[in-house]
Amino acid sequence: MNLPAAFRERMEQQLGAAFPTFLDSLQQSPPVSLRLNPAKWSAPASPERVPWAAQGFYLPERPVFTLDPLWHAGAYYVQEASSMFLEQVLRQSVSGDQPLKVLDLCGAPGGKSTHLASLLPEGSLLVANEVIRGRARILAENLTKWGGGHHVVTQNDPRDFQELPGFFDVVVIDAPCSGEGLFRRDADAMQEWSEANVHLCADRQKRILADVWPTLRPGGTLIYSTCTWSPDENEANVAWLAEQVDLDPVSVAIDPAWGMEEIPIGPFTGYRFYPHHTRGEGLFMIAVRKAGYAVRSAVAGRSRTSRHKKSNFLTVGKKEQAALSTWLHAPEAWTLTQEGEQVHALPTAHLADLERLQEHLRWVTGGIALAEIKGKHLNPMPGLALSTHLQTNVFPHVELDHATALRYLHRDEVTVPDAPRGWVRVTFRGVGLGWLKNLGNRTNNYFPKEWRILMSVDDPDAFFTLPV
Ligand SMILES: C[S@@+](CC[C@H](N)C(=O)[O-])C[C@H]1O[C@@H](n2cnc3c(N)ncnc32)[C@H](O)[C@@H]1O
Repeated sequence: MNLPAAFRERMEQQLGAAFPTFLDSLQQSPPVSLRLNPAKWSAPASPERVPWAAQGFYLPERPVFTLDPLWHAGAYYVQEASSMFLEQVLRQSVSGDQPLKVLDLCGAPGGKSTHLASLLPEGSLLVANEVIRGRARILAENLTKWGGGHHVVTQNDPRDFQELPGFFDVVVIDAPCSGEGLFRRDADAMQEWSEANVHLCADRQKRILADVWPTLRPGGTLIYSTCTWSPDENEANVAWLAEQVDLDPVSVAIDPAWGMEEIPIGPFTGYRFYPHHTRGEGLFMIAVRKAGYAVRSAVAGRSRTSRHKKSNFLTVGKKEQAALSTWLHAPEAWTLTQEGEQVHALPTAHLADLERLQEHLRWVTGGIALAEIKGKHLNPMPGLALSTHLQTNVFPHVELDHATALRYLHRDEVTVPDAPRGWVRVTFRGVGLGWLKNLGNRTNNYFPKEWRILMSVDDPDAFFTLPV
């Protein structure tokens, strides 16, 4: 591996005698890991667990995940193992099971957002943000497939969150960085590396931290991470933040066998992952607390619900409301709102918060994408087929075999001889994939064009799926 000279020099200094072992580890192929979606799949994905994440598993080799319908169904997320350390940091830095309002600021493609969606206490609200438009759409797709509904996807610059002072209990910043920790996986990250770029990244990270700081409530937790080893982007930024604002330390208990390194930064502790010590890629993560105390914002948000203020959300007509609410298994928990032809179900407990978010932020999607109103017809939207809140017995379903499921995901026409006419939910191993409409002599495939499989789905030897 042709490492940039300045990087090599710095790492040699940073690691001392361990440098040759580090170099060796960069020659090895990166471990393959995934995280199950416990709301959709419970059987272990392999005998080898990621020790710091309850749903994390290592696979012996990298399969073609695209050829597993369960991957499209959001039954799991392919995620680098070190990143799953978020679970320890979150669990150990927020106490109890009170609902939280959480911002995942740099969210795409959705590894941490989908993880947060699984980890947050019931009744929490997740705002998954991504500044780049195309990437925000991918984030929305991945959260839709994950199947929850207590989230909003926004596409905003970090400074836009200043309009929401003290709003969040937890802010996660998985910052754009020089990507040193990904060198063995991603040749481009190595090509693009330069000392100048490290400084550029460090400056940008400071800007992001400063811009987003006001939206964290006093007493709230900031989780900051990068996938780089450069101290300028990690410990130096934490030290810099501690000079600007009042921070309290948060410590995370780790098992020494996991192999991450504890880095003291004044009174704070960061956690660094090196590939020669942990089974994962390079990562830095730290939690700190905003000094001070404020009423938990989740509670404050609810008490701000005004009985006098008219909602900004357009609610659906009575007839549609009556029909559509039967599609969800706890309809009382959701408020159905309409924008154009589309109906979304938003968590009622967070309506006041969601109105504030809608006033100040650019929404990509929010809640459960439920239906489209086409004249007299109510057409279920793709998100509903993937939602864990769907009242499944409202629609007939057909279970597809592996080859047919892949053809469905390829957007080919599939035949379903025994299915009733009309909307049919297709499943693979019991997990929802999408809709088709059975017209009797043929079917229409309603899997979204932009999500379809582009590669050939004709080679059964390449098929992959999780064990039962
Ligand atoms: C490390 S990636 C996030 C990965 C994501 N958290 C996950 O776990 O899947 C950093 C993200 O920050 C976004 N980004 C780039 N510049 C940014 C900026 N100036 N402010 C905020 N986010 C930015 C990138 O588009 C990228 O999606």
